Amino acid sequence: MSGGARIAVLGGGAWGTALAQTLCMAGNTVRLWARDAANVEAINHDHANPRYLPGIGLHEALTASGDAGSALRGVECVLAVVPAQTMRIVLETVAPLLPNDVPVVLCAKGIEASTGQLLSEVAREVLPESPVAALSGPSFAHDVAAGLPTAVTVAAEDLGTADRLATLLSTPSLRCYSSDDLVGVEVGGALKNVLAIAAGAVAGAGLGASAQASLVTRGFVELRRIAESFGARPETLMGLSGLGDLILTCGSGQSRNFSYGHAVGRGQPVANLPLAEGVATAGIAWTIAQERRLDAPITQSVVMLLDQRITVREAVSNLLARPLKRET
Ligand SMILES: NC(=O)c1ccc[n+]([C@@H]2O[C@H](COP(=O)([O-])OP(=O)(O)OC[C@H]3O[C@@H](n4cnc5c(N)ncnc54)[C@H](O)[C@@H]3O)[C@@H](O)[C@H]2O)c1
Ligand SMILES: O=P(O)(O)OC[C@H](O)CO
Repeated sequence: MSGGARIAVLGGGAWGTALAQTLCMAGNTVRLWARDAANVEAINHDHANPRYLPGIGLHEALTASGDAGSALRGVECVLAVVPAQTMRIVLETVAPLLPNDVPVVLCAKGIEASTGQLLSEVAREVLPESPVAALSGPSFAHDVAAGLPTAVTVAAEDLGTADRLATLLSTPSLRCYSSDDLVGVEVGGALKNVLAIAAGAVAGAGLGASAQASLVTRGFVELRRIAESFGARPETLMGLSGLGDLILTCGSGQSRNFSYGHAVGRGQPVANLPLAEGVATAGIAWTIAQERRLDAPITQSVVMLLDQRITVREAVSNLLARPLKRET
């Protein structure tokens, strides 16, 4: 169980603040690095993050800094909690400041759109000497920050590293399971966001709960197909970071990806909506599926929908009109 460690969190958004909060409440010394001065000021002086975690009072011992060097000084572990598409630049920023043996836990959910790389591959390129892990699973930032019970998976290629990190990061309300299927945990977390957009779109278009259940189920088949092409293990995808997160995100308006899809389904503007990681991951997931000759019609439909090449109703009609097949 967590307690007494010195931990840095990179990213002052909803998820970084929530993880910092639960780790701080468990007795760790947590320093959060945020680029936005107003954010740093609010955390240090008001014990709040009103922009990203409204309504949550933060632990008084939780401190933030705009100086990465100060946040990283003497830490045992770093949590990288910025959007997937900015992970490379953030890791490049901290690379000169990070001692080699300090593990970096990637807490974002996405695939780098410009390269098709998983975030662990990005991290290995930028921080070749650092042990790399991923934390993923069904967990809304607000729930974790409020101390509600949550379970996630912490994965590293070396099971001993995953075990140690799961112990370090588990708190009385956040239970971390360990896994050595790093790729499975990463891809499950990334692809569920694409499917949450699809589920939200079907809900927003008013196509009914039956359509939504079928879409999520068939979407999970796609998730498994694509993830297994990366080497993910089926049992990982049946776990917290695959099926677990799909259940959470595809059925809750609390999810930003679901809400994004919902707005698309209702024909509402999306320009000012909060971060929906699935938007950036959908295109690269579809590219990867095509390159590997994988059947992924729901992922393709999300891409066409986001590009405004098709409406939700047209997408669903197309899915229904596909040649009948055995259920695999
Ligand atoms: N919010 C959740 O419930 C939740 C839960 C689990 C996982 N995640 C994942 O965590 C990741 C971050 O999500 P979030 O909810 O914290 O997002 P957010 O939009 O709430 O916050 C993102 C933070 O990253 C910072 N940031 C963005 N670009 C940056 C850059 N170039 N340099 C430094 N900082 C930068 C922003 O200033 C902001 O503080 C996403 O991949 C998301 O899928 C989120
Ligand atoms: O709000 P979302 O859609 O980014 O989902 C947040 C987490 O990933 C849920 O596990």
